[in-house]
Amino acid sequence: MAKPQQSVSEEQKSNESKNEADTKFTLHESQVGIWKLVVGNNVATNLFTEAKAVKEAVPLFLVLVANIYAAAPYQFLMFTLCQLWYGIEDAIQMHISSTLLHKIELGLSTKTVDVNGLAWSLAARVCFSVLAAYTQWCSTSVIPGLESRIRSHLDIMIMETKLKMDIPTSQNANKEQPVSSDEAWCSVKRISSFSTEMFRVVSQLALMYKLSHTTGSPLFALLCITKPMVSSLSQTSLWRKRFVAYVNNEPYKRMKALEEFTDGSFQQDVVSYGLRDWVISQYRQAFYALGNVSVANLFEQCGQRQTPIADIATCLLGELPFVYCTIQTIVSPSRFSVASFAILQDAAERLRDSLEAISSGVEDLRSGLAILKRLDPSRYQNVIKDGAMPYPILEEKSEKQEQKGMQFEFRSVSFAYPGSDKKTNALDDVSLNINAGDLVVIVGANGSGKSTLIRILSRLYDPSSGEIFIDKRPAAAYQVTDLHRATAILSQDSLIYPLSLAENIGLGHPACFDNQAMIEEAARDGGASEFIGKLAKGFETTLRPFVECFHHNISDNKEHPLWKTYESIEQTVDISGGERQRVVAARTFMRFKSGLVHFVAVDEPSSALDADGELHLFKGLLAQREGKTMVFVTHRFGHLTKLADQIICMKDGSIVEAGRHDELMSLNGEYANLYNIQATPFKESRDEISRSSTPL
Ligand SMILES: Nc1ncnc2c1ncn2[C@@H]1O[C@H](COP(=O)(O)OP(=O)(O)OP(=O)(O)O)[C@@H](O)[C@H]1O
Repeated sequence: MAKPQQSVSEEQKSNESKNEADTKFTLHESQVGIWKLVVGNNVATNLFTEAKAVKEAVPLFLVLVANIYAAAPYQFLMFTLCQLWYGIEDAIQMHISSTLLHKIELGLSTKTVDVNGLAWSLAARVCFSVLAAYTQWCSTSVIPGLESRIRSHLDIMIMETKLKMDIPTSQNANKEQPVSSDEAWCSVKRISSFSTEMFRVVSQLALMYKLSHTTGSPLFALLCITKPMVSSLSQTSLWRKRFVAYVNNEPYKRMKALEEFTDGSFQQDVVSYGLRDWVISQYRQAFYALGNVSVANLFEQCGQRQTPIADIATCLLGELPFVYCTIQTIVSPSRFSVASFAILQDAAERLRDSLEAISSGVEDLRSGLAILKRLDPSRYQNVIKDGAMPYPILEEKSEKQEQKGMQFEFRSVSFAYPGSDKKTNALDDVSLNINAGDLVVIVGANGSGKSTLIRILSRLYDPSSGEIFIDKRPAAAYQVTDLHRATAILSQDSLIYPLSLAENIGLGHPACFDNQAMIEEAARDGGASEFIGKLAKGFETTLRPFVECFHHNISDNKEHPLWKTYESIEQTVDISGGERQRVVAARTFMRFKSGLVHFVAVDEPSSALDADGELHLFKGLLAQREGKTMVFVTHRFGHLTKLADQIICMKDGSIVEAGRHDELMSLNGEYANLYNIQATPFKESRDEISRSSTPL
């Protein structure tokens, strides 16, 4: 069955935005060596839109700056002062040098030395060098501290945003994920270095204008900046473009695939299947098929100009100041200063660097501003609808109702996973009733929608269409956090947190996460206490501790004491799959201790448990039935299915049969078929099984 229909207005909206995007952007495809390059020109981009983007980002930037200042005021002030200094450093240095050179030039031409003036100029230059070195030191010593404070601050902000997300929002691959603290810090650096470069260009231009008077006219300064201007604007760098590039050369892709046979992971197959000669001959074939197509770096290939004309022209522009200088020397030799000429040449070179940095920094600035916008937590709205009603409703909380558990009603519920491109729904037109306090078992083949149904019952996802009622009220009317608090999920994914085993169990009931007595009792109920008792650190064992260490120059000597130190840091503890499931089960028993649980969803938590462990778990769970509705997903037919008030049998996302065990067996349909496949081997003799057509 097809996915639920999008509403007309939604479809129209998405078509409109598509058309808008089509008219706004044009794509140019080209082949560069092994690369397919698709460059997107944003034709609608102009100074106005750029200015608008900057204006929109200003409040966010100011909030970020205020946060950074609050997190590290001293370091932030130092950082800002250093950036300002970098903006004017070159101009001041050249001004001081120019003054000194002028005095030397004057002394040489007039043969009278201004000793005092020279000494002052020299002292100024030395002082400036000391100041520059000191600022450099301040900057390098302040940045790591500032960076770590800002990162921690941003990490907390980002963690809050991420941990607030519901499952569809965090899983939906098409949705934008919040930035990392690395990206955020990078955007701060990009924006600040762009501003510094702008400041630097202004100060250099001011200096050049001032110096140009000593070379006759501002024309000389203009000639000096012609080359850097033209050269930075005529760069064909790919960095400034928006593009997607991918390798589409089949022989090259084949070569890369074959190279993977040498990394060791396939060595067993290489040896046992005798693949060596085949891999080498196939690699040769692919290499010949590749021919002369360039495999060089995309940026290198794109940076290469087709003809040398542009390079020669810019080079000639660099000669213009010399032409001017020669003419000036001939026409009026007294007005010309060689010192200014040298300084202006130097200033022009530096200006070229700054202009290039600015032109490539425009894209950096854009992406920095975009990252700033992504830092805004209000961009990440949860998909699951949150209601205002508390659960359970206190006024109606009669003792009787409280003891019975959650009641569910589904009316024509369909569901497709966000971003899924499957042609069929994971749940399709499901209608069901689960009475408060019932024990329900869901059975069905792989992929039939059992876990999905559990997830929708637990409000981890909202249905794509249809209605759900909990205790006779629309599910969406309740506060989601209340419903989650009233639900205990024990799933097939035995996730162990990178924390101690005690915390792994205690977090079932976060308010009492460190209550050792409760934790030990929950561990006993979950069947985990015996194996935890055998671990050296017991409940304090951490299975996946955070370890970051490396060694250098010791790997060739395993007897070296440093090697032993390294090995002791790297030590990890692991437990079996069944033991993991016991820890996760213990977490669920801990959850029951909150006294708030009214619905228990159990999704095949015993696949790795031995028979005794499974029996202990199910008995323990059933002992907690009072006041709770329990829904089990299982592939094993046994006591549970016989005890169940209702068995839901699913196929291809739909409920095909529902009822008690005897009722479903008498139907002789899907349930009876699944049951018989498991029960037959216990009933038939050895000869009957070998003759039977039932798969083993
Ligand atoms: N996160 C997901 N994203 C996209 N599709 C999914 C996702 N999880 C499950 N599906 C698809 O939804 C359908 C139902 O899956 P579900 O996990 O509910 O089946 P199941 O009956 O629990 O299977 P099993 O017995 O193997 O655990 C399947 O077709 C599956 O491929």
